[in-house]
Amino acid sequence: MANRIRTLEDLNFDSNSQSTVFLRLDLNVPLKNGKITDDTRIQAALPTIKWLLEKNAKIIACSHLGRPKGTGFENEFSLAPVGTRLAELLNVDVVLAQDFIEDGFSKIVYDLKPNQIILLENLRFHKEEQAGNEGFANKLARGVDFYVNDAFGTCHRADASMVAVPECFPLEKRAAGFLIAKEMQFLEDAFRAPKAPVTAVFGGSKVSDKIDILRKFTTIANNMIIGGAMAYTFLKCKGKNIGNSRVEPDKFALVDEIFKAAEKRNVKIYLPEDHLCGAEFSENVTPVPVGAADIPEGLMGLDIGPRSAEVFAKVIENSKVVVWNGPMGVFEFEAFSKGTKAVAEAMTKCEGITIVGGGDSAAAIVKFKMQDKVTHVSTGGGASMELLEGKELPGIRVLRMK
Ligand SMILES: Nc1ncnc2c1ncn2[C@@H]1O[C@H](COP(=O)(O)OP(=O)(O)O)[C@@H](O)[C@H]1O
Ligand SMILES: O=C(OP(=O)(O)O)[C@H](O)COP(=O)(O)O
Repeated sequence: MANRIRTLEDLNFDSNSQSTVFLRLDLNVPLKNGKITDDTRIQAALPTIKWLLEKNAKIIACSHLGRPKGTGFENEFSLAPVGTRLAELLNVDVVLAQDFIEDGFSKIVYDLKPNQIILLENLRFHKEEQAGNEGFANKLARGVDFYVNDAFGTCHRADASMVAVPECFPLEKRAAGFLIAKEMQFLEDAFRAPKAPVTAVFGGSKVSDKIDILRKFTTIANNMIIGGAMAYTFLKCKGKNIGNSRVEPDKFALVDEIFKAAEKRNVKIYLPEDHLCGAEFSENVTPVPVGAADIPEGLMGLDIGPRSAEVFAKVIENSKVVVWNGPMGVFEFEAFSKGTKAVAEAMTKCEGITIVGGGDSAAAIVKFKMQDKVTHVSTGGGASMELLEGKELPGIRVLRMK
């Protein structure tokens, strides 16, 4: 049994001393033309921020957003819209800090007024963040009193702010926020002794990131449903034509291993039997139904077809536990959202435990207004799946009691 996670209540926090807190959040929200399309992750961060504000803490909040190149500022990945939304929700001033690496925090913290919090610009503008660089972490921890992590959705990443920064603090100065505590409790309890049939639904676009998780689920699930961009690497590997759909050929060997492991353990794998395609990746493209698993040249799969949606829905509805990460199609484009909606609907009809995880998957279920009809909406996709497969997440490991 792993040691329990340190929580905010474990911190020896003195409200009178105006302590400085480095607060790692996952504010990686979907944006369209610079506008936030779903603020679930921002809302989920509020209880911890409010608790710290009530304790008179000087908050240095930070997050990543998307996957910038790591070579400096890129407008498309700026946290500025997130800062504006945070300010509205909390009714505080959010000071977006750009030059904090070499200059340090002392001046911005000194200048901080009551009712203001600092938000560091996207940490991934610095390549050292994803490299887990210790020198970078030392700079971020300089002059800070406490480290608090509430970035559940990023806990499977050993980025500098998730692991090397907390390691700059003694254990008694580190803690998890309320979101991590809540997610961990729910996800650990839900999977303690799951009843069969267990169904894992995978989709989305992070194929190389998540394919290893799929392999692990062949030892956990009875059914695996694979849709979204993830499906085309599997279909291609089975010898199907996939037209111009997204594919990751360097993962064919691993996909082959997944098929073999599933067969050996009697795990049923469901892949799309039909598709809704387009000639290009664009919101305005004309949807072309393709009634077979093979996709003709010149088209790309942008959603599962109605027959696949029906089959997937039936499996989901008849399960005792369903975990779902990754949309079935490009649900952000109205014409290609039906497959994801059908899966979401099936989740609400399933009488077992239903867990939806991931920034975009959570955004989808919120878009369809079904978030209150599933057992749990997790702010983490990769994080929740890795936790459910039994892994210790690097961001959690550094927050455990010794
Ligand atoms: N067939 C597809 N082709 C391209 N992109 C897709 C396809 N299906 C789903 N996607 C995209 O996958 C993205 C979400 O993937 P991912 O980040 O893995 O999910 P989550 O954030 O829920 O973990 C969405 O933006 C969606 O548009
Ligand atoms: O959106 C996230 O993960 P998710 O898509 O698995 O939910 C997290 O913010 C982690 O982002 P990353 O997968 O770019 O490291």
